[in-house]
Amino acid sequence: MRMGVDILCLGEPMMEFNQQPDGSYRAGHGGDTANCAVAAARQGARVGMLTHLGKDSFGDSFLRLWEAEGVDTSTVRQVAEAHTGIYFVTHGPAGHEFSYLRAGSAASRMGPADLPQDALTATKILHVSGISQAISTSAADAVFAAMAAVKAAGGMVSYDSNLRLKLWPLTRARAVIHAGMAECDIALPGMDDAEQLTGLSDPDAIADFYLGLGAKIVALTLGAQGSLVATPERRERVAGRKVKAVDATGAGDTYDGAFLARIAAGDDPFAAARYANAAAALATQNYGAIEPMPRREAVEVFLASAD
Ligand SMILES: O=C(O)C(=O)C[C@H](O)[C@H](O)CO
Repeated sequence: MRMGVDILCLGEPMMEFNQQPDGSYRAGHGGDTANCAVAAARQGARVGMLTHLGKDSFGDSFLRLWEAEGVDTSTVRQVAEAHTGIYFVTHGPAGHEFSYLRAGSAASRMGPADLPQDALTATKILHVSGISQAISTSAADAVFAAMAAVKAAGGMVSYDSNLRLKLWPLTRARAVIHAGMAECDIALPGMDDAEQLTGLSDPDAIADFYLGLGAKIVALTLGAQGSLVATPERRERVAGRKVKAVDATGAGDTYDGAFLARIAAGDDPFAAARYANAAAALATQNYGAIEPMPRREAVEVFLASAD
């Protein structure tokens, strides 16, 4: 029996400043894999975070958050020589926009030598993303090395494309994300990302593309339309749940965390996707990445209700 966590999330946590209707900014926590960690913990999974934070008040704030959320921090280090990343969320007619203050951050300075091998060999699932690899070349190398260590120990890797063209050019993003996706068991591409990365626009063709790279499960998120889940044997469009959305920041990460929590609990990917669609919809009903993420009870109640 594995003694590690169910889901270990590797990437960069960022302090969030989210624009409110009155123009002020509300402080919160973000960073895609850190969002996924909290989302999964709120569904009852045993979750750990693998990252570096600055030795600053934002780093302290993340440690307090994770303690409150029951996220294991034994693989988190605070380093004196760099800061915790920051981002701002503004809202316009086209949806939300992110602006970053993250270059040189503590997480972006991580490299393969910083990886805790024991934790990697003990986890059931390692979750990483395109952002985990976009923040620096040493971080990209660390992600590849972490994936190899988990797979060599018989664990699974999940990979969310999370394409952020403010962090790297499309050609480089495509090369690295395709290489990462080729090593993963659970591919979690978003539709917009996948169209840019693969040049395809049909969801079934995109699912085939990622299955062809080697994933055993593909969950392609389609925004309000839900998700397309595919394995080599079966595929299903799992409809999204209707809500009055205010801010979609972190909705994809909530999907990931909820999906992985249900996979770790033994659900099949289609049941996990129904659950994850509901959790992600609920997460759009208020501002910020983490604050509006639902807990398991709220997701169950929503799932039992009609649209
Ligand atoms: O865009 C990023 O780099 C982030 O990680 C910030 C957000 O919290 C994340 O994108 C939401 O999915």
